[in-house]
Amino acid sequence: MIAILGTGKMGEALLSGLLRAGVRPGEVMATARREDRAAALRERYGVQVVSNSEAAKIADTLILAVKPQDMAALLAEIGPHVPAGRLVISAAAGITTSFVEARLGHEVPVVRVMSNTPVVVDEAMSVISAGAHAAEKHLRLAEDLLKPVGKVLRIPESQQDAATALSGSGPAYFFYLVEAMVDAGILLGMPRAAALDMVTQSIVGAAIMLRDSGEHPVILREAVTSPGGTTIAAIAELERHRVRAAFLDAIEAARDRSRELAGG
Ligand SMILES: NC(=O)C1=CN([C@@H]2O[C@H](COP(=O)(O)OP(=O)(O)OC[C@H]3O[C@@H](n4cnc5c(N)ncnc54)[C@H](OP(=O)(O)O)[C@@H]3O)[C@@H](O)[C@H]2O)C=CC1
Ligand SMILES: O=C(O)[C@@H]1CCC=N1
Repeated sequence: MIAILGTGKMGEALLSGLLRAGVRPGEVMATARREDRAAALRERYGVQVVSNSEAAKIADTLILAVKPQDMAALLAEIGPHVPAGRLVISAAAGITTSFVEARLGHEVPVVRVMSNTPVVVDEAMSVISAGAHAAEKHLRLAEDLLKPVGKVLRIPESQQDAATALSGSGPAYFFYLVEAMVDAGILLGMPRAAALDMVTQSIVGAAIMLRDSGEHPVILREAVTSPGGTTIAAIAELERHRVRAAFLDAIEAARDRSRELAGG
């Protein structure tokens, strides 16, 4: 039995992914803080929605998907109920495996995961790291859960905050880029729907090329950038506005924020 504790946006995305991957609704339980949310989850997925303590007692694998700021309270609530040897997977930004271990009172195997919202289309990027008491079999269990909904990479826990900034938050940067490009289309007099279509298909096409060609992004960009042409005129402006430097600073800020989150 798998339990998802704190079934919000990420928890629901993981829940739906597990069900798409063939896990039966009877093999998953969820928890929620509000009754209307619990009712919606029951109705949408046919899973049991139970209390945190019940989930902690029954499930073999607990996936903690509350906000980092709610993690200490959740761990205090479930701590007395988690039997020895249960796998605890923490999906929260910034929360270290030692934070979870210290609050669960015995040598609990903890795997830290940072996934991202493309889990809803089975294209997540999930990175996982083992806590002090997690063995190879626990990492494999986490991989088995996450592989059907995307790509999984093992990384040292020291890189988790950086991964959170890059791939956890990453989809937001691409949506932001799409918004900005669509605005540019509006500025040039393009109808909004057509601009959104053009930008979306361009980003999807570029993403698939990047993933499937094996080419370095510089090579792919150079192939678009004709001497004296349109693309270099745009890139000159991006460089003038220091967009690359802004990305370096932005992702560093996200990494720093992830580091802060375990402190509340
Ligand atoms: N959104 C994203 O792109 C990503 C998020 N994450 C991580 O996933 C976690 C969840 O984020 P997200 O899904 O965006 O946030 P949400 O607020 O959508 O989800 C958290 C859910 O947990 C519920 N909750 C809080 N405390 C409890 C409790 N004690 N018992 C039961 N349920 C509880 C909340 O209830 P209520 O609705 O009442 O507030 C909410 O539904 C975070 O730790 C975040 O760092 C990781 C990668 C990507
Ligand atoms: O913004 C956040 O804190 C979460 C973590 C990664 C993506 N969303």
